[in-house]
Amino acid sequence: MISYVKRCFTEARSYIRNFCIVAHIDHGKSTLADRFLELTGTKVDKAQVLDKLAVERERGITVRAQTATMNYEYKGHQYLLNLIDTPGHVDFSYEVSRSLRACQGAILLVDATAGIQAQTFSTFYQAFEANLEIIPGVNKIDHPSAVPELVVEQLKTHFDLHNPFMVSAKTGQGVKELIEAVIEKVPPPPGNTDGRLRCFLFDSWYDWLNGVICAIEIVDGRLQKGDRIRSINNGKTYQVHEIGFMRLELEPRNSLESGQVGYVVLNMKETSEALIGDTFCMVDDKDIVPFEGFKKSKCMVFSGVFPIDQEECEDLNKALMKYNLEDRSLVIQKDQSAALGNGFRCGFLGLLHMDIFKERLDREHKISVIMTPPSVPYKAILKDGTEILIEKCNEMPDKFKIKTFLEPMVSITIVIPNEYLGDVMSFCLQHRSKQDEIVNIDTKHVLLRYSLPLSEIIVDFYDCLKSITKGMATMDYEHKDYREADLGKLVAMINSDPIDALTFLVHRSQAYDKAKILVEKLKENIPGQQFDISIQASFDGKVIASQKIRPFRKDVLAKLYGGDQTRKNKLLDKQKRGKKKMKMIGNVEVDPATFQNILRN
Ligand SMILES: Nc1nc2c(ncn2[C@@H]2O[C@H](COP(=O)(O)OP(=O)(O)OP(=O)(O)O)[C@@H](O)[C@H]2O)c(=O)[nH]1
Repeated sequence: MISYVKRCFTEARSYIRNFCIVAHIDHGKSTLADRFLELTGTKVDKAQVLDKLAVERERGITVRAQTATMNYEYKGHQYLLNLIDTPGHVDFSYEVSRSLRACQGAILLVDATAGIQAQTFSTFYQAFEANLEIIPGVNKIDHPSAVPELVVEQLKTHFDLHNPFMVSAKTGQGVKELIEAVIEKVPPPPGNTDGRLRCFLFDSWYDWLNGVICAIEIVDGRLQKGDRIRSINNGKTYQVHEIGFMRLELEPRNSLESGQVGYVVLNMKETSEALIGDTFCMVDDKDIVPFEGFKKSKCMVFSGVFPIDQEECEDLNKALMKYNLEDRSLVIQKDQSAALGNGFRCGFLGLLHMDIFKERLDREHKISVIMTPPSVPYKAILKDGTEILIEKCNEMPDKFKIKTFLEPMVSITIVIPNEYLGDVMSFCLQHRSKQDEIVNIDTKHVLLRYSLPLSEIIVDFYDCLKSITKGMATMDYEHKDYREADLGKLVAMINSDPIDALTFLVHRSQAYDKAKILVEKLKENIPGQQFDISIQASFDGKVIASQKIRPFRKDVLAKLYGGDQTRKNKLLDKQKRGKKKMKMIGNVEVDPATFQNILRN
């Protein structure tokens, strides 16, 4: 009996395929996923799906349209195809590697009008390192400017991938052949159906209706509704309230078994409990071996977030807490600044993560904030040998205690048309970079690889690169180790009083230029007062740039010739209210909006 059951389960697993689509941005990943959903009958009515997404968005639910289970009949057998969503960006690279762990195959999609781009390389290597069966696909072959033959050559030369599938995710051409290739080429998931339960958490999100939802793969054993399971990471036990497949809707079932991918709703209070990469086992199973490589993601970019109007601080707090429920990788701490008042210090996984945050905060929460320029986590080795992490340079130890600084490095990959090579190379040189590689992708495009400090790319590097290349450059980056750097503290001061919001750790070679720009901007933005104002910037305690603002008396009554006392009182009252918002720095009243102007550019 046991061997019969075992055979049935083993057979069931051989009809499962877990795969993902990886591609450079805009190369057609979502459109292809849509075609797969249509072809397999998972998505019946287009309008209905769009409606559903709109409603979901309104209710603030994270939309996870791309992780979906589909049924497909092929050569007389019903297959269960699990298309696993991968974030596809370096900021989420830890999450990507975890979600790739749930797949055995990947479709590498390349746009026939653009050819392979920076992110094609990084996603290829991620899939390759995860040991996935890689199926190449050339998309957009219907497009008038498609050059598929060129992409075929590029795939052969750079990735040793031959005979890619020619598809148009728009018209559906070649899509059936591609999905059947997934069945033919991707191996079924490994695992042991009658073994002890081991399930792997590869994604999670917050749904305002059901709370925390976990996307899981049952690697060994079987999990059913009502089971009590334990997280190996946090040791907490949970009851399975709901379990099922992720189609376009969540589709509850009684159980999931080895090889299957689906969702579970546990009694988790916060998304932070659902750690990607975690292993779950039955509650009383003591010596289960967890899946390896579990670690928390790290914040690589930090920024202070302050409400423009201090009265909105509580609203901002609420908005951030709500945001954090949906996005557990955002790290939030209360912060205070003499210049900007009460606010928060936020940690992000990277640049894209920070951009998404800014956009959503503005769009969904409608709170106007000042964000301080992004900074990176530096390290300092002290003279007594201890190593400390510096996430905020105001909290830096005394400079005499520091032996050396270390800064985080990245490796960037840039793909550009040949004609921009000279300009891009000199632009990169201005950013303390070292060229590691230069490769011709084909006769018209070149790939450049540089090592440089993360701090060099976090402000406007990509925007400048785009403008130098008239929008043609694509870029991707990968975090590397820390490297020793000659850094020091740059502090802007008004009448010798340091401004905490304008204090940065900078490289010695850039200190003079940055100091000069800073004092000039302060001069432009601070209104004259009735006394002399001295604006200075110091580096490592030595003043290296200064400006003066001449005295000036602002008389709010100047425009009133005699006349009505109530009108005069009104103006004086208004001035008083305005003054309340002002911050006193070095005896000078500064409106926080001034810092917004300075920090913005
Ligand atoms: N002509 C043509 N256009 C396509 C095809 N596939 C996708 N597109 C278009 O290309 C654009 C990007 O497609 P998406 O499917 O959003 O690309 P994506 O890779 O999911 O993009 P991101 O989610 O931003 O990474 C859209 O305007 C699509 O309509 C195709 O086969 N032919």
